Amino acid sequence: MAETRTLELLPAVDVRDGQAVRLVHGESGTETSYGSPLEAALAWQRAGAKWLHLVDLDAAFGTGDNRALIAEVTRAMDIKVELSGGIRDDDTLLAALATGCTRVNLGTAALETPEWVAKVIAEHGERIAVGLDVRGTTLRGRGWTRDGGDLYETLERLDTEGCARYVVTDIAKDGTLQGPNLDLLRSVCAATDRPVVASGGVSSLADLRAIAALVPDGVEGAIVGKALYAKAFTLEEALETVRAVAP
Ligand SMILES: O=C(O)c1ccccc1N[C@@H]1O[C@H](COP(=O)(O)O)[C@@H](O)[C@H]1O
Repeated sequence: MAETRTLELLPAVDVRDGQAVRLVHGESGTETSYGSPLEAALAWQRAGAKWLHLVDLDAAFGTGDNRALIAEVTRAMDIKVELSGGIRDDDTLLAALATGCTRVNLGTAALETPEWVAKVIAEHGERIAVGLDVRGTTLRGRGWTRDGGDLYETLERLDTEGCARYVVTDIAKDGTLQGPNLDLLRSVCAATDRPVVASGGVSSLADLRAIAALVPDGVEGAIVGKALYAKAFTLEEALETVRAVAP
């Protein structure tokens, strides 16, 4: 009998200056604050999340870091945690992995220091994912402020190096509640046999159904941010929705 796979949902907690925030298009200065990151993370856990997507935005932007707070939140979780933002060298990687997170997401490093990324993929396997943050088909790094090469060339390189999975964000959609870029997800899934986590634009339960329909193509999960904070739906409703449409 064919295996039933339910889309994983990863509620997001993005941290800037000690606060849980949401940005629009990932642009610094567009923050809406939602209070304590620990309270937000615990609320998603209580609602039934199996994963937390936790981002240190200051580290991603190069405006400092929230390392101690991020470690505190990660350690307080009983669920799996995906950590990202500012993980670009041995020190930041080892500190991130030492929090006990399930995996980390590398963004800028995959664009600027490919040899180091190949090395850590070989060393840490499933604990390393790469965040492919794109405008069109151009990757963006350093807080999404700088171009970092072509999506598909980079994907081919990372596949060859054994990258376990990709977190694909359409920057044009992120924080906008305009719906995910399903064409981009289909196109990335067609270009790699690795699992893909979708990020950016989820606005409704219908969007989650549409992403869940891509599970057979290789989409493994979806990050949900603004829609949860804006109360477009509850996490309980989202989890029930993806369970109901499991292919
Ligand atoms: O998640 C965001 O809104 C975001 C906005 C601007 C920059 C990065 C953002 N998030 C995640 O941070 C990592 C990249 O960090 P780095 O380049 O490795 O330092 C990546 O997972 C982004 O999706």
